[in-house]
Amino acid sequence: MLKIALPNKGRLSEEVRELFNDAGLEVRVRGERALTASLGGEFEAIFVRAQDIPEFVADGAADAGVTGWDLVCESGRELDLLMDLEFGKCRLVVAAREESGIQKLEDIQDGVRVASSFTRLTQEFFTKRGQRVTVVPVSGATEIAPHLGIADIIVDLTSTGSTLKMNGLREVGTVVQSSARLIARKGHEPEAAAKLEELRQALGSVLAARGKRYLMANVPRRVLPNVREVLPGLNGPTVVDVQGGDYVAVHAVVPAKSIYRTIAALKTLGCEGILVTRIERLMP
Ligand SMILES: Nc1ncnc2c1ncn2[C@@H]1O[C@H](COP(=O)(O)OP(=O)(O)OP(=O)(O)O)[C@@H](O)[C@H]1O
Ligand SMILES: O=P(O)(O)OC[C@H]1O[C@H](OP(=O)(O)OP(=O)(O)O)[C@H](O)[C@@H]1O
Ligand SMILES: [Mg+2]
Repeated sequence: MLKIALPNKGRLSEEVRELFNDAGLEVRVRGERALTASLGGEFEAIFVRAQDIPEFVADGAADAGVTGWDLVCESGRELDLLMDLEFGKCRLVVAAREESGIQKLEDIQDGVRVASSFTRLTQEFFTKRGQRVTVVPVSGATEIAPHLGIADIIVDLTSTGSTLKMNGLREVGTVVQSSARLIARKGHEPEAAAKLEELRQALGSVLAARGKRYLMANVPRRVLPNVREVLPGLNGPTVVDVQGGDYVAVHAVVPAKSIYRTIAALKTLGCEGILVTRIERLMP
């Protein structure tokens, strides 16, 4: 049984569970506060803090895990990156008070105090830039630090930017771009590595399917060349002869975000019976 460490709460936990459920690895939790769950068959989930996941995976307490890339970088542990899960997108940024006069990273003087819960990444970032700063460790609510006078600037996560704005802070540089990742310990035995590859493919097929739709339409035979241009599909659309008729049935996998435009273009060409469905999994 392979142990997969998943975030027990916070920003990533719900989307991780949804992804595993969609991949058929249903997270069957026994009660609200369960610490483990069966993932059906060969995997067992252990629920821990997102922050602890890189350590647990690197130390072998779990075989693989899902957590933020920012936390993986902060841990400094060597791990195999199996997949970018494309949610939990955020950036670890340097921010200063609006009225501080710090507009860009170059404006940061030696001796400046930087509050962050990402102490390692912060130190490394400024050291690499040749700027001597003092890192002030905090464990949360970093944005308040400049107002309390315990630091001059901060390094913290942002996605929409509204927390920075609300606290009168201006972003002046990026330390790390992050999103949720599937990680594993380095050097798994071949059997475990093969199972993890199956896991990676199962999750990947769900992610690939999310941005796509399956489209079917009845197409007048004479406009087929035009329809081929509208529907490039995965390997071009599948065209099924409707016997004896002037129409053919066309099936194609199309990008979800342009589906409205696709439908409009097909209608303009005289297509009928247009049907669009979600795809559960896609393995190109
Ligand atoms: N604003 C955000 N937008 C998108 N993703 C985010 C955002 N904030 C955090 N994340 C991602 O979610 C991960 C976990 O953050 P979360 O807030 O759930 O936990 P935490 O605050 O570190 O932990 P705890 O609440 O246990 O102290 C982060 O490491 C990051 O990858
Ligand atoms: O750019 P924004 O969209 O405003 O997001 C940024 C905020 O999100 C995270 O906190 P979170 O909401 O996870 O709360 P926490 O401080 O309890 O971790 C992060 O620490 C920022 O405070
Ligand atoms: Mg948080």
